[in-house]
Amino acid sequence: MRLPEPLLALRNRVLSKPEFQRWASIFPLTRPRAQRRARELFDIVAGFVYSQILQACVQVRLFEILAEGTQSVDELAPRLGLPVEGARRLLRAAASLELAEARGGDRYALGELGAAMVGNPGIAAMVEHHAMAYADLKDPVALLRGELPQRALQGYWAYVGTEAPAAAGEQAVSGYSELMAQSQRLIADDVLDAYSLQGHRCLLDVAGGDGTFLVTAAKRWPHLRVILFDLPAVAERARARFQREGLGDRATAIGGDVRRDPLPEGADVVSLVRVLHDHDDHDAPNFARAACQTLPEGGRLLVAEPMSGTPGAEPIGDAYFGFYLLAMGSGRPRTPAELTEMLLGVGFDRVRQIRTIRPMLTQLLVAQRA
Ligand SMILES: C[S@@+](CC[C@H](N)C(=O)[O-])C[C@H]1O[C@@H](n2cnc3c(N)ncnc32)[C@H](O)[C@@H]1O
Repeated sequence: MRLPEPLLALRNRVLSKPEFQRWASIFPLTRPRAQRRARELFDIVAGFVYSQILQACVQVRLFEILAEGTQSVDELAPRLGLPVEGARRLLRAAASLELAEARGGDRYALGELGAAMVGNPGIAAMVEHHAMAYADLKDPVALLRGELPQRALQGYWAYVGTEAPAAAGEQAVSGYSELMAQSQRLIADDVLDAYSLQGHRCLLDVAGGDGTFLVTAAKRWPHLRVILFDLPAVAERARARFQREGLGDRATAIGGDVRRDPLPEGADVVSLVRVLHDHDDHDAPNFARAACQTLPEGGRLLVAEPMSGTPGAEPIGDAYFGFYLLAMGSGRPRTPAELTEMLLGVGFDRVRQIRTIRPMLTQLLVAQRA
């Protein structure tokens, strides 16, 4: 609930007084909330340090090693490639973040969050590539002022800031395509659980990466034909993937540039998964318009991506993706209302939001061609 302006000003005046802060952290009725808020603020202050501890855990393969069972610091240190004191410091830090768990007697096991990392290799891949993001975010004000012309992330996402993304070769696309494939596994099931393709004949995934989303869809619905469109070097990876998965004639991969080349025809449903948020306001509608133009009347478009203002996950859209995409040099997270307006503007008539089980990973809009 939004406070009226005078109340808001009063609240902030009171909260910013050191005497009130001290009183609130002692008085029994306000103490729990005051302590929680102080901890939340400290977590923001320390966030970078926590991330670097996770980065160290991933680099020394701590989670895979602890997945074998509880071990002592002396046993762990050589396996982690660290001196005993360094290993102990890392394990204590990891235990405080629930990545590891102290078992007594200088022994450690996997923590709950560490176990979740073992089950999702996509997160470790994300953490490793964050070294580039953090280098770009070193001077966030310069970034906001547009004063950092050279950014590591821009080089990593080879299609950003170029007029001819289709010229990118295998080497330029392999890093981001692998990262996307790893993290797509988390997302595809959430989207396909939320929207059944049982009633559709053919799904076209625009900017579909190495085909992970389409492979998941094709395995769920054996009657479904799938077509992937992406930059030529990425489509080539998808073609190899479809062959390895034995999808035969049911799956096709076509290379091209959405801004210059017509999309393949014949699909009655098109998906844009983690695509629109990559592009600035002048460019993102080109992707939605191309999808609309290739669909028959009544055809559907699925837009799946993390969105701005997601209840309970606000920092993921607006803080994480807001700044990540700024460093990358293109795009921004949008609210469902902003995306709906974009879709209505390019020729869709009905747009509805469908709940996914983990809205922090992806939300879903389904639009119908007018
Ligand atoms: C963030 S990735 C998402 C990939 C996939 N949809 C997923 O969620 O895993 C964006 C994709 O857009 C593709 N792409 C970017 N610009 C494009 C363009 N102009 N034409 C075709 N594909 C493009 C990239 O090659 C990349 O595979």
